[in-house]
Amino acid sequence: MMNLREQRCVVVGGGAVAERKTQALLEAGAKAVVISPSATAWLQERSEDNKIEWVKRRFRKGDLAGAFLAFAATDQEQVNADIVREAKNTGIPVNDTSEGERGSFITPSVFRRGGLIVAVSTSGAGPSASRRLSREIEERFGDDYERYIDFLSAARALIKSRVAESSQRKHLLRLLAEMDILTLIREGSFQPWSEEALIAWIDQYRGNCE
Ligand SMILES: C[C@@]1(CC(=O)O)c2cc3[nH]c(cc4nc(cc5[nH]c(cc(n2)[C@H]1CCC(=O)O)[C@@](C)(CC(=O)O)[C@@H]5CCC(=O)O)C(CC(=O)O)=C4CCC(=O)O)c(CCC(=O)O)c3CC(=O)O
Ligand SMILES: NC(=O)C1=CN([C@@H]2O[C@H](COP(=O)(O)OP(=O)(O)OC[C@H]3O[C@@H](n4cnc5c(N)ncnc54)[C@H](O)[C@@H]3O)[C@@H](O)[C@H]2O)C=CC1
Repeated sequence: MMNLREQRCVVVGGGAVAERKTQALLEAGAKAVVISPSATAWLQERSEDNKIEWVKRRFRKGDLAGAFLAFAATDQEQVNADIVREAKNTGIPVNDTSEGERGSFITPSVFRRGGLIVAVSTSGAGPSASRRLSREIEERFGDDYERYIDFLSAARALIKSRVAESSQRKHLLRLLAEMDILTLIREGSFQPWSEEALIAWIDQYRGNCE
């Protein structure tokens, strides 16, 4: 999972596909720049609210300078090819929405439950199938996972800040992963642990590693 926070990501094109890729970038905290003479209402609104930067013109050579990622999302095959070439020549990872295999990465169908992120990809074979499968899996994942991930996150941070010795740390992180908290959450019998309870647990088990 790549950290896109505050990274400049350039989407070329302003149609439905560009909108979808931009939405995913905003969810990931990226700085999205859209280059296109036209844009969907959704993109225009985000531009007016300064959530994205909209460069209202056609793509020009040099537009990808300083980009962390690029997306070729115009309906012009040749323009998308030019974007991919410029990105590859300048070492910028590029997603080609019109010809998946030509780009350097493709985007999966994604859903989130708090800190849990599930990505489904068919490697380009059938984007609609990815979407359908993702929705099917999503129905099976309730809020219980969000609570579980919150618990893991708090416990892991505390273990890392309190236990410097690597074999002890490893032992505790493994014990943490093995605890069946999810079942407790589902049964409704899980009480969130206080920081004191977590510290007591760490102190109880840290010495037990072989
Ligand atoms: C290779 C890839 C490259 C990339 O874009 O990263 C790619 C490429 C292409 N998509 C095309 C068409 C459609 N794509 C969608 C939808 C999605 N496409 C996504 C990803 C990917 N699409 C990557 C592969 C991922 C994988 O295989 O798993 C999703 C999962 C994620 C996202 O877009 O971020 C998102 C669902 C998001 C969600 O809702 O969950 C729909 C459905 C719709 O719009 O309702 C259609 C119309 C129906 C159809 O054609 O099936 C075409 C043909 C264009 C033409 O007509 O020529 C190409 C070109 C080609 O095949 O190379
Ligand atoms: N990867 C995916 O998920 C999907 C990909 N596609 C592909 O994506 C392409 C775009 O689809 P839509 O967004 O629906 O098309 P669209 O026609 O709604 O939008 C195309 C956009 O590209 C812009 N554009 C055209 N020439 C440009 C240039 N020289 N510089 C900058 N922007 C330019 C237009 O102004 C318009 O905003 C399709 O042609 C198809 O190949 C289509 C469906 C899904």
